[in-house]
Amino acid sequence: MDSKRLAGEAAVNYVEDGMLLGLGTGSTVYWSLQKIGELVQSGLRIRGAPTSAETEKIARQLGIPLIALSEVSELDLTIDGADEVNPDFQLIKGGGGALLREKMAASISRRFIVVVDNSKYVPALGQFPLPVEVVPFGWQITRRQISGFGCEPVLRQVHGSPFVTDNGNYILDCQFAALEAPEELHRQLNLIPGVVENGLFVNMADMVIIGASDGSIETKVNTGV
Ligand SMILES: O=C(CO)[C@H](O)[C@H](O)COP(=O)(O)O
Repeated sequence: MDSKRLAGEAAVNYVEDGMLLGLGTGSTVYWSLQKIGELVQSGLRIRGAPTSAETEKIARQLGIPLIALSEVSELDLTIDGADEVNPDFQLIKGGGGALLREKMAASISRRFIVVVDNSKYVPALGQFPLPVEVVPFGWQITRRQISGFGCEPVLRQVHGSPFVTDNGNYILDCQFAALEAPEELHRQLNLIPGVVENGLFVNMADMVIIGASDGSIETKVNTGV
């Protein structure tokens, strides 16, 4: 049983007719998109705001009606994946490099549902290197300043060249020895000139749906948001 598929499809149970949806990015949300596409073909009327060029392409192929995120002031529901989730509903995101638009979508969503396989539900964040989106100009300065927080930022590369986000920026992947205070780190990182956004999502997720390879699904509801 594909645990990502289980979680991705289960989140679509929360989609209702007429909704404005934030469409996350990645291989788990891929399954949500497939399901939403099927429902649209059967008459569901929704519009989706994609969080990446990749998601936009998939959604178009599936015939999902789209609206640009920039044209939306509020979303009814955003479904998105994550790289790590802890029991306090804090997330690391950005493994696919779409963290800025994903965070913008989540920030204007009345409900934010996170879909993951059970390998990503961890007692403490930080095994996965934290992605930080930075402006290309002077990225070396930004890297040096980030390293002051106790990590060794690595410039994400594809085929020997810097990975460039949909926003024209670079990603620094930051492996922390211990990521103990996500909320404080999130705030401090975003104060560094050159940092556009970081992949810590704090106080944002309303629900986490966790799929497992034995076919089980666990749903955790955040009552503290
Ligand atoms: O944050 C993300 C992209 O920026 C993704 O949601 C995250 O990387 C999880 O991806 P996947 O579902 O493919 O494991």
